[in-house]
Amino acid sequence: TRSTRPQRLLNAVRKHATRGDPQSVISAIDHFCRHSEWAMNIGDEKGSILDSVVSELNPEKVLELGTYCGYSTVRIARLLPPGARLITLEFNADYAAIARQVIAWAGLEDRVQLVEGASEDWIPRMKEHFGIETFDFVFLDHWKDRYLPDTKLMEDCGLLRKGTVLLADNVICPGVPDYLQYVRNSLSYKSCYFKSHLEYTKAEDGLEKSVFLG
Ligand SMILES: Cc1ccc(Cc2cc(O)c(O)c(C(=O)NC/C=C/[C@H]3O[C@@H](n4cnc5c(N)ncnc54)[C@H](O)[C@@H]3O)c2)cc1
Ligand SMILES: [Mg+2]
Repeated sequence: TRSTRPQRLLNAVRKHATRGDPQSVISAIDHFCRHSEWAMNIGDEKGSILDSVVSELNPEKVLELGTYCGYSTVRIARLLPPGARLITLEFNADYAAIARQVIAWAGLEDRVQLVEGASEDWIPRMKEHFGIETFDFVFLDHWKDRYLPDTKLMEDCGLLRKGTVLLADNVICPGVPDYLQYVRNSLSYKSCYFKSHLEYTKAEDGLEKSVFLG
């Protein structure tokens, strides 16, 4: 059977990246997406903004919604101090299998817990199943119609604390209007927009950074 795009992306990582070198994994995926096949990774331009938010925050407990092939998982985990933990949720078994191998190639499996399942099922179980009190940083990059319900679910489950930072990809393209309206108008968030471009294209896109005020 024909290979899938995620499998071809993984092959490019194995061919061009050095085991244990996260930056080479990131570069190999960006090269593959620019020169071979576009894929919906956050990419290098928005990825640099993600890097700066993570580096400034130095989070201990991180949640990522939507692993896909693990590109942003590697970008975030490579910046975390040892002992910090990143839980990433992915409900597509094929994507999860590829992401596990990308994360392992980068040598970051000790910091990352990839959980196969739906965000709506696992967010309510974070405390009892993973011993998580609250998250310091949440990266949203899954189906766009899930950003708002999952944010409200995280609030209701007490997973956000004063100062927790939410960073949302694709707030312009594909766009998440209901989520934007909520975080920009709610008194519980301080929100700001980082203008950028849709990965590997000239189309406008951006990231929304929202601090939970408790
Ligand atoms: C019009 C248009 C179309 C596409 C684009 C291009 C474009 C650019 C981008 O950066 C994008 O992030 C996207 C995009 O659609 N991303 C959706 C990403 C989903 C991944 O997350 C997984 N997942 C989805 N819901 C859940 C869930 N509840 N629990 C657990 N995992 C979930 C899926 O299994 C996938 O692994 C698209 C731009 C414009
Ligand atoms: Mg995205």
